[in-house]
Formats: sequence, C-alpha cells, structure tokens
Amino acid sequence: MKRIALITSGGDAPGMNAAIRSIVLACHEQDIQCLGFFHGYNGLMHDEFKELTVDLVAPIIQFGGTILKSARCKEMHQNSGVEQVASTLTRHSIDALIVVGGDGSFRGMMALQPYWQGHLIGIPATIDNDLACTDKTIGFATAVSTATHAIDKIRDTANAFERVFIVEVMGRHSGHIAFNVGLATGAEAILSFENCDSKNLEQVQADLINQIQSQRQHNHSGFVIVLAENLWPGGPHGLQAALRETAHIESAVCVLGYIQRGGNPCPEDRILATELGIEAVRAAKNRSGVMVGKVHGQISINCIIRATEQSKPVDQALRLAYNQICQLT
Ligand SMILES: Nc1ncnc2c1ncn2[C@@H]1O[C@H](COP(=O)(O)OP(=O)(O)OP(=O)(O)O)[C@@H](O)[C@H]1O
Ligand SMILES: O=P(O)(O)OC[C@H]1O[C@](O)(CO)[C@@H](O)[C@@H]1O
Repeated sequence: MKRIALITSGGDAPGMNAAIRSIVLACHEQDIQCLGFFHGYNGLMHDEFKELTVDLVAPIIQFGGTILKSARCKEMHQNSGVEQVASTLTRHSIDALIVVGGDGSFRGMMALQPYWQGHLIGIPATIDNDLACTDKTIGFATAVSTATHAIDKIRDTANAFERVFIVEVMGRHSGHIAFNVGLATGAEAILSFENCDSKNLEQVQADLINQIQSQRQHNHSGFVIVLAENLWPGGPHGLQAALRETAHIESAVCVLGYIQRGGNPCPEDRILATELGIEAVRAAKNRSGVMVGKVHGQISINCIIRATEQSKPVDQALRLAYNQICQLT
C-alpha cells in the first residue's frame, strides 16, 4: 500500500483532528503517503487536497473541528457525483480511502463501492453516537461533557428563579446525548424518542404537566426538561407554548445547538480517535467496506453496512436508571 486518501465528512466532531493526526503518523511510520481531501466528499469531487505531513498534524490533537474541513455533499446522492469521486481516487492512484464521519458518510462509501476498486475504511465520528458496532463514536463524550456543563449553569438560574427550563440538545433522531446529559445533570425530565411515543405526545404532555405541578407543591427549585431535537412539533418553543396554553406553566427555552459540536476534545475522545486512526491504517492494507470501532473496550472491525443499518438503541440500563430516579424524586 503506497497512498491513502482521507476525508472528514458530515457534522464535525471533537476528536476528528486527533484521528487525522493518528492516521498520518501511522502512515508515516509505514512509508505510506497520505493525501487529505477538503470539505468531505466535495474535495474528492473537485480535486481539492493537500499532502498531510507529520509536521502539519503534530500540534492538532487538542483542537476541535477538523483541519480538513467538513461538509455535506449533495452530489454524492447521484451516480454522476459518485463516479467523479471514483475518478479522482483512480487518477491519484489511491489504494485506500479512510472516511472519518457518521452514518451518512458511510453510506457514501457504500455508494462508492461499485465504482472504485480501492479499500474503503470508516472511522465513526459524530456527536450523535448513532452508529452501531462501536460503543461510542468520536465526539460523543465531548458533546455530553459540554452539554452537561452548560446545563449545570442553567440549573443555577433555574433554581434561583424557580423556573421551568426546556433545554434542547442535539442528536438528530437519537437520544444518546439526551439520556446521558439528562442523567448527568439530574434533569427532572428527559423527553426523547426512546421514552416518548411520538404518536401520543398529548399523553407525554399531560404526564409532564402533572410532574411539574406536583413538584411545585413540594419544593421550590427549578425544573429542567432535556428535550431531544426533532422530537416535539415546533421544537422547544412548541412545547413551551403547549405548557402555557394547557396549564399556564411559564418556561424558558435554551437551545444548546452547535456549542455541543465545538470545543477541545475530552481525553476519552482523543484516545479513542488515536486508537481508531492507527487501526484504520492497519485495516486498510487488506480489508475493505469496514468500519473500525471499539466494542467492550476491544477494537472491533465490522462491515459498514452493519454499522449503518443496525440500530443502536440507548443503553437499557441508562433508561432504567432514569425511570428509577424519577420515582425517587
Ligand atoms: N445514501 C447516500 N449515498 C451517497 N452518499 C451519501 C448518502 N448519505 C450521505 N451521503 C454523503 O455523506 C455526507 C454526510 O452525510 P450526513 O450529512 O448524513 O452526515 P453524517 O456522516 O451522518 O454525520 P452527522 O450525522 O454527524 O452529521 C452527505 O452530505 C453525502 O455527501
Ligand atoms: O450542521 P447541520 O447541517 O446543521 O446539522 C446539524 C445536525 O448535525 C449534528 O450536529 C451531527 O449529526 C446533529 O446532531 C444535528 O442534527
């Protein structure tokens, strides 16, 4: 193997830079040239790249974002776009492409498979943690930590004003961030896909109102609701209006948004990214169509189809813990 291409794709995740660094260092050690293409699949489409050297990546492990930039790329949903990417890889005599990204980015690799003979390796990196075949994705631990610290601050003002707060967290359509952050902050309520029947939100709303009203009778502290994005019609403001209109409950809304995607990666993400980067280069020699992950503390290499198609529910133990805490408080 002489030459590897590398992209970061989809939502950026803290730890992507640590993965880039590790891949480049592993390539250097094995005399493999490493070309970094910019802006996800767009860079492969438009031949926008730079050779990644040890000097370039040496100081980046602690930084959020990605030095290769990231993007979504519409053209990848059409055969002509995929063919263009394949032709760039062929023209540069690339032996393997490593994609650092989420499930969509891996679907891009699957689309590429029929058009390109080189080896395709995925490294899971998304704050959403919605990829199977790995306990955690790169960026998730940092996002949970960032959101936890933010809600701790919100808690102070919620208590001081005895206010209900609706805090929206990211996760696209999965509740990994919502459940972990909700438990870590002692949120009074977690509303996510896993514990709310989206076809019966009226019942969810009625239960929530009961919970708020009964808490009001017993103590005068704040009430923090962690709400998963894309769950409630109209988002957190929709829920805010519903609480006001049906029960005269006033609340404040805080959308944590992109703050969860930024910032320096926590040690756990740096270490995970470093391990997966090294393993990805090793796998690129003789495997293709696989994702390198970590399951129960061990490196695990699985087919990207399985990683993207299999669902990864929020840990049952986490949901049980939340239910028990709710009964105790
Ligand atoms: N079905 C598909 N076929 C081909 N390419 C795809 C497909 N789905 C996604 N892609 C490519 O991968 C890119 C990234 O996908 P997406 O926007 O879903 O982010 P992601 O990798 O899932 O990361 P995150 O969810 O963290 O943002 C898309 O912009 C597109 O270029
Ligand atoms: O950057 P964009 O395109 O607004 O995407 C936001 C989405 O990306 C993520 O941050 C990562 O997948 C999701 O949590 C969120 O729904």
